[in-house]
Amino acid sequence: MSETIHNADNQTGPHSAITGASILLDKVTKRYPGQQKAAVDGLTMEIPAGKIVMLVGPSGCGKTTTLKMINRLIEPTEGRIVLDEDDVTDIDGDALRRRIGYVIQAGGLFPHMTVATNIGIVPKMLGWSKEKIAARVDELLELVSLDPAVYRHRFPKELSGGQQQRIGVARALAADPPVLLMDEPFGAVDPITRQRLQDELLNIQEELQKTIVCVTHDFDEAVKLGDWIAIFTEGAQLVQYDTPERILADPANEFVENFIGSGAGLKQLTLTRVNEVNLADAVVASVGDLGSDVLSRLDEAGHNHAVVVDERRRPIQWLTRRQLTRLDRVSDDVDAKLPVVGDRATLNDALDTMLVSSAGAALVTGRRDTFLGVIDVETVMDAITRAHKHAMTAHSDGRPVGINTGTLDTVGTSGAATVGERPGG
Ligand SMILES: Nc1ncnc2c1ncn2[C@@H]1O[C@H](COP(=O)(O)OP(=O)(O)OP(=O)(O)O)[C@@H](O)[C@H]1O
Repeated sequence: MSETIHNADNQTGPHSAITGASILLDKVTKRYPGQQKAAVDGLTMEIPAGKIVMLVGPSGCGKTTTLKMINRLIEPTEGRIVLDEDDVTDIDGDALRRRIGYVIQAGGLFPHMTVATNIGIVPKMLGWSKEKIAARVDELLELVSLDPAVYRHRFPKELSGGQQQRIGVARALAADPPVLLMDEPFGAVDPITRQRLQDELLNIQEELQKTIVCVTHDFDEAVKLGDWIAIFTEGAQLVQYDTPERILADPANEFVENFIGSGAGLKQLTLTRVNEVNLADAVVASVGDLGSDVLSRLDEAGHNHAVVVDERRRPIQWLTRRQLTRLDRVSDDVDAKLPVVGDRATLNDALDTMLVSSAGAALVTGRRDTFLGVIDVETVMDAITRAHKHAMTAHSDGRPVGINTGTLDTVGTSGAATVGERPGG
């Protein structure tokens, strides 16, 4: 068992420092009083350190119960939960909160406390000095891309849904816990904000390498965020626990197929990021350029649109020839509806953005929202074909580490579908 977890650590490569801890659910059962069936029935599952594991499955299958047993918001009826080497039932509440951050929908912020007080709750409980807490709050606000000077004294009601969610993540990370538990973290925000928050979580994770266990209803979210996806059926029976690639390419059974739903090919778009495909060049104009000049540059390049960028090279308008003909000079107007995606977004996100704007293409931005190029529908379609081919060959990569190896035998009587043996396993 420990060997498997060790292997999983090695997967992350030489330059990443894992700060996460491994988690082992060892024959865990939860029976609620008065309920005949167990909500979680003999579940054994390894969660490798430094990975994101997504828990998915139909409503009532026991995802949240599983998650909340990890930080003992719910006590298991039977079984053990081991964090690195320690049984969590032997750890007192305060110490457990230091080791496990918890993020819920809409951030779960206390409305009467400022952002800084909300983020500083756990450090304060741990007896940190005021100065140390203040410095940590600012550091975390930077991490979640909010300017400390602007946001530290605000109250939750003065924040957008996405900002509240960012503060929720910052608060969970306050005491630098190795483990982050997230329960439908992005369920309450609009799709575009959700995309951004997901991208940000991936950025943060790249830096911090926590162990993240996340419950979601959204299978696309699971594919996008998960290193591993655990698909449950009633009683938290583990039907398939595998990489997103393999689940899409090789669903364990009909239940998983139905759960993935139609368009598995399209879902594979979630596996490819915008920064992995070739972007098209664009004619770039600056504020103040003569409309006629920009038009002749369009002629030269054989293009029909010009991207206007501001002084920091952030895209602000996307002008057609027709618009340019009417212009004397390019204005500094900002088009709020510009179809823009970050380069860490998935091709699925990019396609969504194109469909919403009906532009057939989207502008891609990189660090600090600077303009990188254009992604169009054709590029996305090509990528579908390639992603599909890649997924079909993914079997030969050998057995992934960290699946609930052999443990389903111990679940035995519960009738869980087993994860098939894989080559190299
Ligand atoms: N406090 C409780 N008392 C009794 N039964 C409960 C309690 N909490 C959950 N259950 C039951 O346990 C089962 C699993 O619930 P759980 O909330 O873990 O599922 P879930 O997969 O997270 O569901 P959802 O996706 O709807 O949030 C359900 O049948 C639920 O009705």
